Amino acid sequence: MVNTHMYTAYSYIYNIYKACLNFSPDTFTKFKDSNGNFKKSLINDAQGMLSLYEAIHLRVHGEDILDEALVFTATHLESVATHLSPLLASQVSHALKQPIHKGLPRLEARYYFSIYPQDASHHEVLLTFAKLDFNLLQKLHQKELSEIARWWKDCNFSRELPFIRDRVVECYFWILGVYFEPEYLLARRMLTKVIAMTSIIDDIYDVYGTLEELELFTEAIERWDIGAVDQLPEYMKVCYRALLDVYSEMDQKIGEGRSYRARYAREAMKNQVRAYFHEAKWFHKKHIPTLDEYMRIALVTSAYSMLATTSLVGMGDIVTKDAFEWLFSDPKMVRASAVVCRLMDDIVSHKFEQKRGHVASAVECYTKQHGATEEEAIDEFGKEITDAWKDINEECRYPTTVPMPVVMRILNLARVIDVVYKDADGYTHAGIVLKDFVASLLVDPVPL
Ligand SMILES: CC(C)=CCC/C(C)=C/COP(=O)(O)OP(=O)(O)O
Repeated sequence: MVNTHMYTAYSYIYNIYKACLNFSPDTFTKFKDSNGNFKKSLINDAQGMLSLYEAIHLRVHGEDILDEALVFTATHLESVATHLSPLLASQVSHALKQPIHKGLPRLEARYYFSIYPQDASHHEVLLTFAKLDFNLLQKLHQKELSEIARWWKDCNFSRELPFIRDRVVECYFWILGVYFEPEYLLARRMLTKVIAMTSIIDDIYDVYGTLEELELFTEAIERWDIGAVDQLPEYMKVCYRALLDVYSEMDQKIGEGRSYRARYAREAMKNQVRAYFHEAKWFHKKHIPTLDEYMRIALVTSAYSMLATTSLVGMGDIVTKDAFEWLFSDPKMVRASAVVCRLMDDIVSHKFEQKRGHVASAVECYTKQHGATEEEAIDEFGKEITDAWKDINEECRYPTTVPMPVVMRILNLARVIDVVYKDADGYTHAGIVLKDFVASLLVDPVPL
């Protein structure tokens, strides 16, 4: 399929970029003048600056000159934007908001459909194939989503648990960001159900459950046995039964010799719920932890380690026990994607959550610990997020510790956060940003 080929080409370009950047960041010193500043003449080449700006997002630790080059290219692209052709100006403003590397390939492809035909050298047949491919795959995704939506409706969540965020479509969009390719159909279906259940459980711990009820639920999850359902209040029974069913379905669908995968996934969910309970206790005690204490738990409640683990369950034979063991060894890349998730989420959602009543977020922990302002906290977290992306990029370099398809899931999880939580909590307030993204991937075909 053309998009799949484009995607493969993208991975290829990615590694060429990395190979070039690995070559030596000193290569860039030739772009500096005798005072150590980037040469002013570079500003005249907006297209070149744009390419450099995009490539810089693949940088790793120690490439300090690329940090400077990012500031240089971003600042100058912004200042020249009004003097560029409408086509280049649109690409520049898009890139400044959403660099390709941190974006979702399918959303970027959708955007590029509006750009590519305006390029005089575009290839008409290739463009038509790409559009057909996009629309065909969209049809497949629509069918998958309708099956998942039926499951959600049959579970009766919105009636039985009226306090939850009713977001099954948004959950599917999230997981489409993790893998969009047709061959991941089974993996996508399982992971969507798991993220949707996690969203419900998060709402039970954050919004609705009393501490006593949460203790019962946490114990029931530890037992992971349908017999434990009797100890739960009615509304929790609905969630508990549905959760166990999702994992039983996993057992049935993953095929012979792979039952170990669902065991890792259950363990990851148990860790998740333990951490939710930890936060709930902090909230009820009105405890504001230090940032380190908070992050130890909040990186788990970000759910990114659990989702990374579960994302492998429905994948092919490229996934082995070693990949699961790696995920359970707290690897730098998974930690980094959880940092991106937790800090970006807390930056945009802490005001709303504190008003409603929520465990202290990273912002409250940092400001209390350091006597700092909210702006200072956000500034510090911005640096941590940048560092986390460098960790992620490092793990993407060949030779990777685990197979590239595994690495891609973790990279893609970080990308979803960049897209959905950049300016607001796009998941909770889905009508703001996510609505249009969902429409362009799942509702509107590309006009032919
Ligand atoms: C990554 C996952 C599991 C996505 C599913 C939906 C979810 C729980 C989003 C974060 O919500 P939140 O901002 O309320 O989370 P928290 O309460 O942890 O801050």
